[in-house]
Amino acid sequence: MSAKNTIDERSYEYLIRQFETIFHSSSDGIWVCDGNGMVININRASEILNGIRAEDVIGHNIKDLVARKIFDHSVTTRVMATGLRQTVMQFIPKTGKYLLSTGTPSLTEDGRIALIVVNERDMTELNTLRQEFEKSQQVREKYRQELSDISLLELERNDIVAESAAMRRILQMALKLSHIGASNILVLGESGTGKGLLARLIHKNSARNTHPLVEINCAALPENLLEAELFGYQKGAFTGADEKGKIGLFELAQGGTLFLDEIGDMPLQLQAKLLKYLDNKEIRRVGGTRSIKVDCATIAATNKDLKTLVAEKAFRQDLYYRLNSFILQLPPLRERREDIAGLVRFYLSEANRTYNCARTISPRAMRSLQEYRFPGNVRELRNIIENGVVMSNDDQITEFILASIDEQVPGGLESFPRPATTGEGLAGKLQAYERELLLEARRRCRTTREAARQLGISQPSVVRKYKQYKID
Ligand SMILES: Nc1ncnc2c1ncn2[C@@H]1O[C@H](COP(=O)(O)OP(=O)(O)OP(=O)(O)O)[C@@H](O)[C@H]1O
Repeated sequence: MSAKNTIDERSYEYLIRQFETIFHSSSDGIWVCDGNGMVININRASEILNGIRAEDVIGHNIKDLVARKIFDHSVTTRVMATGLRQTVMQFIPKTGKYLLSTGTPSLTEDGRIALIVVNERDMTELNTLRQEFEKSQQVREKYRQELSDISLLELERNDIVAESAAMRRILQMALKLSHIGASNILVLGESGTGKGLLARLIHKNSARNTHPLVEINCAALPENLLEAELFGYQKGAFTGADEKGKIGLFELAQGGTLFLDEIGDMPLQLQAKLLKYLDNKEIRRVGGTRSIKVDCATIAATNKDLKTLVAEKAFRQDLYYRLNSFILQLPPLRERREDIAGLVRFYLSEANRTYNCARTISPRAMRSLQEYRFPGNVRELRNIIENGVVMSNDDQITEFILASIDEQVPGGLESFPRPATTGEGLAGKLQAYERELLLEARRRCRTTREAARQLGISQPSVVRKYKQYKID
């Protein structure tokens, strides 16, 4: 053997090795077929993408593989039919993947197809994203139609996040009440659910918005001071009173809206005065003898159960009936978890802007927040995010969030607050409690094994129960 031959063989072997390395290291799938569609070779990525082994397809015609339903249709047959480069989207039933396949012909000098090289790119993730995007577009469109009178822009302008159907329904009702000029609205909901925010939205969208919105917290002042604040007083009405007397909040709200927060804490005697105002639209200042006509809308709010207060004689029944003609009931955040992600994004970007930071949150922390009970509702969420931005030292506020959620549940699972359920009887309540415990375990533990250890049940039971309660 001559020296030249040895070099040629070596470089040939070297070239083959180079080709094989490139061929198999590609993360795209590659098929090589002859001009009749006979498979000559496929690379490793293609084996994975299609869920097949090379030896099962090499030497077979592509048409047989379509008949065997390995893919729904073939780009190779299109190239054979047209003699031109073709691109198709394929679905692979075995792996559930979507592949973008491009077939390129290699032609002989006389124009016949010698080889067809097919390149397959995995588009599954992109496809899923597209489907999710389309789905969310549909939901958005549905809401848009449903809420023809709620402008999304209006919500954004008011810094209100409402992605859940429940919240959007409430906002729709609130705006309707604004537009019809309802003069007497009751807003119910746990602390921090947004009762004040809703009151401001109602006022802003009503015909009264050129007049003031006056707010008072009925739980914040002792009875006599509250009375003087609300109704005002004549000069010399009581010791220490201002010499000139003082105009009350009712009069200040003339033409506008008076927001009576924590109405459930209003003392009984003042409830009687409020009822009188609602009946004849007149007030009398403390120490005054003359009635003053006042025209303002009232929005009362409370986190208390007024019916129970009525039963306990702590709230006047006639006032309760007078107030409850238009009720807006804000659900707690844990019952509209679809709002959590939007609220987190909203308050994260607000805090980043305020504190000139660029903090982010990991999907894990977001998931934990979505499963957390939020006893303090949106106010608590806002505080957690804002503190996270201020207190974290790195770009991610994940650790801070996980730690602060943990702190809210001292003593761990044992002391986890019992859920307020409306489930039927004991069985329903037990199930709701079990679900809460599982959600908590899911949030705290990285694996189902760890959750099983924590809950004291087997790992298959954890998996079964997650499935049963639809815990992702
Ligand atoms: N849907 C929402 N979108 C954006 N922010 C919200 C939303 N709901 C509430 N918030 C914010 O949460 C915080 C608490 O809301 P708000 O004071 O209105 O609650 P509340 O029910 O009146 O509470 P409380 O009963 O303690 O007075 C506020 O900072 C408010 O802006």
